[in-house]
This record gives sequence, structure tokens and C-alpha cells, in this order.
Amino acid sequence: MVAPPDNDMVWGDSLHHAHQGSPALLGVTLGARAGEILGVTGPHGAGKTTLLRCLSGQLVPDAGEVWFDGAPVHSLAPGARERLRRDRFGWIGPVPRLVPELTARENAALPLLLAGAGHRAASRAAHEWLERLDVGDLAGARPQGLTQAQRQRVAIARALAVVPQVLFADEPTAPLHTADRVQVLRTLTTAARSHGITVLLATGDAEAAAAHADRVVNLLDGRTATAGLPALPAGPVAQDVTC
Ligand SMILES: Nc1ncnc2c1ncn2[C@@H]1O[C@H](COP(=O)(O)OP(=O)(O)OP(=O)(O)O)[C@@H](O)[C@H]1O
Repeated sequence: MVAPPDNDMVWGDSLHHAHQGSPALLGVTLGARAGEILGVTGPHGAGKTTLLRCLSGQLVPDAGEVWFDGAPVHSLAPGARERLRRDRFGWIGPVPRLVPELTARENAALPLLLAGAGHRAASRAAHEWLERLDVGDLAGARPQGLTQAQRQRVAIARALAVVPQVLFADEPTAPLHTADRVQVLRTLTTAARSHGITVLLATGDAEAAAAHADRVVNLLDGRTATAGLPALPAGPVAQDVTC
């Protein structure tokens, strides 16, 4: 077992994984430094989701190692991995999964309550994050009364409210209209930067990654095609971004 580079918060080394015999990762090595926003791009089927699931401890890779903050993740027992995910990691997928019986505010507050926050503090923090995501006025609505785009904003608020050490964002703006994607990605990355959250942002949109990430890794057919290219400076190009 080789320890990761000192300044990497998350590190995957020689990751291989197959889904029921179909290879998805064929030896990917990458690291994200503390507070870095790392874009992971590539076409459909490149392995982005599988990579994020391995790095976040949802999947144990068939081969290779995953490290978080200087400690191995791949060799943790399932319960310890579950606690790590709950206490340190956040996850945003392309489809919002909210608890239907709870309001938007209660959904956003849920991870804070699970982490031991008091009810009032959790509710206040959840509401603040909903406002940042422009759904504060919908705090009392239940998921079925929201559009898919609004539900996704609630899911993003929920993931940020707990201020995870690492946020895994897999196509986080997929359900949003093109015009809203830049604004939501900017809100997400600004919040992450101001709170020192490390972000792994998977997107099929190379322009979006270049506009919002500090560094971009490109996957192709389960392998790293180009790694560590500096992102383009955020600027006018961000206006045209889709993802
Ligand atoms: N649950 C699964 N069962 C079988 N094959 C899978 C499964 N999940 C992913 N795959 C396959 O693994 C490969 C990598 O898929 P993955 O979803 O990781 O890529 P991706 O880059 O995230 O693609 P997309 O942009 O379409 O989400 C693809 O060939 C895909 O078909």
C-alpha cells in the first residue's frame, strides 16, 4: 500500500472496476487537493459516475486504492465506510432524491439533524442554503409540489448545508434549464470555495468544467485521457456553459 501525495484530500490509485463484467474503469489514478474543485469530464460511458462512486466509498473498486485525508477507504469495513460517507462526504446526483413526506426545508435540514445539530439551528441553516439556491420561498413545499429543477436545487442545498469535507457532484445541473445551469454551478462552486469544500465535479460538458473547476481530468473509455490541465479562467465563456 502506497500512501497518497501529501496534499491530496482524495486520491484514487490505479482504479479498476467492472459492472457485471462490463469494464468501467481501467486503471484511473487521480487526486484532488484540499479545497480544490476538480472537474471530471468525458463522454457518456467514460466512467465518470463509476469513478465518483468508487472515490466516495459507495463502490469498492475491483482493484486499486482509494484514500481520504491520508487514510485508506477501500479497505474499510462497510459500517466504517458508511459513517465516513455520512460524516465527511456529500453527494449530488443527476436526479434529486428527496424524502417525499418532508418539506424542502426539512429535507435540506436532514443531514444536519443526523449529524447532531439542534432542530432550530438545522432548520435555520437549511433555510439559508435554500435561499442561496433561490428556492427559499419554497421551503414549506413538499417535493411533489416542486418542479424537478426546484427539487434539484433543494438537493444541492441539502448537500451543502452540512458543509462536507468533500462534495461529489455527478452532473449536478442535469435537471435544470440551460439558462439556470451556470448560475447554479456558480453558486455551488462559490459556496464550496468559501467553505473550503473539496469538490469532484463530473460533467459531460468540458466547457462547464473549464469554467468552474480549478483543474480538469478527462476520462475516455475508463482511462484518463488528459489529466491536470489547468481550467480556462472563468469569464464570458461561462455565460454559454451547459452541462
Ligand atoms: N450498474 C451498471 N451495470 C452495468 N453497466 C454499467 C452500470 N453502470 C455503468 N455501467 C457501464 O459502465 C461504463 C461506465 O459508466 P459510467 O456511468 O460510470 O460512465 P459516465 O461517464 O458517468 O457516463 P454517463 O455520462 O452516461 O453517466 C459504461 O459502459 C456503462 O454502460
